[in-house]
Amino acid sequence: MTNQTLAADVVVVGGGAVGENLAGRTAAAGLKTILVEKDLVGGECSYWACMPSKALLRPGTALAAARRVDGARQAATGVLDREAVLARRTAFTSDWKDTSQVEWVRGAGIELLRGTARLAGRKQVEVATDEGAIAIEARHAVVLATGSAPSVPPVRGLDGVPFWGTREATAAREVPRSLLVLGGGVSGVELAQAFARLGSTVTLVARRGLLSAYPKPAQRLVEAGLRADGVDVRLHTATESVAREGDGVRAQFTAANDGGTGASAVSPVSAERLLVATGRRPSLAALGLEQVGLVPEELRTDATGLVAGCPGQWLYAVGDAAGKVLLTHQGKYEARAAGDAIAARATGSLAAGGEPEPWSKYTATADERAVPSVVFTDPEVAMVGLTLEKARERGLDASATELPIAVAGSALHADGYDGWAQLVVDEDRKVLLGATFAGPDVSELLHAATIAVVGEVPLERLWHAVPAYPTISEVWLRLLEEYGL
Ligand SMILES: Cc1cc2nc3c(=O)[nH]c(=O)nc-3n(C[C@H](O)[C@H](O)[C@H](O)COP(=O)(O)OP(=O)(O)OC[C@H]3O[C@@H](n4cnc5c(N)ncnc54)[C@H](O)[C@@H]3O)c2cc1C
Ligand SMILES: NC(=O)c1ccc[n+]([C@@H]2O[C@H](COP(=O)([O-])OP(=O)(O)OC[C@H]3O[C@@H](n4cnc5c(N)ncnc54)[C@H](O)[C@@H]3O)[C@@H](O)[C@H]2O)c1
Repeated sequence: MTNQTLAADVVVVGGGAVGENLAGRTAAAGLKTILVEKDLVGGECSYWACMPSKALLRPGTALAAARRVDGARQAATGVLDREAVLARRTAFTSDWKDTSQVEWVRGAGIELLRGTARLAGRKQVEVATDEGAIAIEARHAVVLATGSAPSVPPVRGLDGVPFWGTREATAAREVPRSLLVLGGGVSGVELAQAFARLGSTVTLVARRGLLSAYPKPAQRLVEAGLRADGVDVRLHTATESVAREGDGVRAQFTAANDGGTGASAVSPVSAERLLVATGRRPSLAALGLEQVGLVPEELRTDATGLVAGCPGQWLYAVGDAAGKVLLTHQGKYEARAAGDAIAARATGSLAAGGEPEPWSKYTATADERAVPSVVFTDPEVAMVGLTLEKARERGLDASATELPIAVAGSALHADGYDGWAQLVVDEDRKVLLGATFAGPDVSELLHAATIAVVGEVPLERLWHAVPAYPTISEVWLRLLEEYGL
């Protein structure tokens, strides 16, 4: 057993997408960067989240798209090839091997250390490796990029039954005959649809509605899509208890206080598999934060990722660990800002005290008002910025303009195209605060909205961004006309 001591400019704890990005940024700036990872380099997104879940969904979406177009429908008569879908998913996870990501890390000039890290004091990190403990002294910064862990709800009996989390669902080697999904968030709806389309009998139970962060019409379209795939969607339903039944589980429900969906919603459900997808929390326990006077549950960061209440400007948190936005692309954006801020502070080109200007390269300003997100169900939901409710909560004079998506482009795209779009406008400044699109294949419409929100493009100038004919984007023109331009 060795007891080595290493020195580095920057130590990044956690080699998920976010930690990798940050380390890439600081290494490129010439800072000696050590990346510590206890599991697979690439983290949740590559192996158990974004990539495999989208790989499980995409074949079903492609088949359904063909079936919505007369002429193609007649050719698309079969069912999904489960083995091929699972094999393609496995290929996207590189069969849960991180060789190529390790190559990228090394090629980027980052030093990789496999082990479990914790803070041992100011700028001190201790790593438990297979070869023994290694102490690292960080000259400039320690970055927590440790991701998040699933929250397990307090359901009676849950500790006594085997159940899947999102990791087990996305890594499934077989499609269960039946699946009970607890949780009506993004993971719940995406995985419910993926498995329903692969042939499972799926029940989805949500204690409130589905996708509560998104506007109601978008929620309703996703609910209809799930029901059309045969998913038994039970809203406003509380899970009372679960128990083992043969090789599977049996669950009992009660109507939630905010209005149940009738007696059928609370009838018990037996299923071969139970998937618990009820949210995630930052992974900050057992990191030794107490060693530096911090309370994990109260960790706060500024726009550069710097942890508040930690004197000396050396501790940062980014991505899911920072708990602001639990999305890969936004975490990587935080990593770019924090990585650049660390490098600039190390050379003195960024002042040690105070926060840089909003929208500078050192601040993740978009976290506050321009986060794009996509729910990859069929229909999809794509949203950026503030909903009308959120805008008003912030005291903004906001209005909403909304329409069904019914333009030449959507009619050509799919027979009976059913979609909905909304723009949220700041009435004081006449700029977009947010946009939501719901419908088949709307995700690629989102970046235009993100640019308009981030760029604070005046509506009267947006009027001159003419959507090509005939595309689904024509809905932009309809929305601006409906707004009154
Ligand atoms: C089912 C599902 C689907 C999703 N789909 C999408 C999607 O389509 N698009 C999207 O943008 N987001 C999606 N997300 C969210 C996305 O997965 C996360 O936001 C993203 O993975 C966060 O990246 P991260 O690097 O912050 O954390 P992680 O990817 O969790 O990486 C953290 C890393 O830190 C390591 N680690 C933790 N503690 C230590 C320690 N003490 N020492 C050493 N290493 C440590 C872990 O092993 C891990 O590798 C999805 C999430 C789920 C659950
Ligand atoms: N397409 C994507 O970008 C994508 C896909 C999946 C996940 N993610 C991200 O990963 C994170 C985790 O996803 P998630 O779906 O697990 O979390 P979530 O926070 O989106 O949804 C969790 C759901 O579980 C419900 N819930 C919580 N406690 C419950 C209980 N005791 N009983 C019943 N329901 C309960 C909540 O009301 C909520 O609807 C999210 O931040 C999400 O944005 C993103």
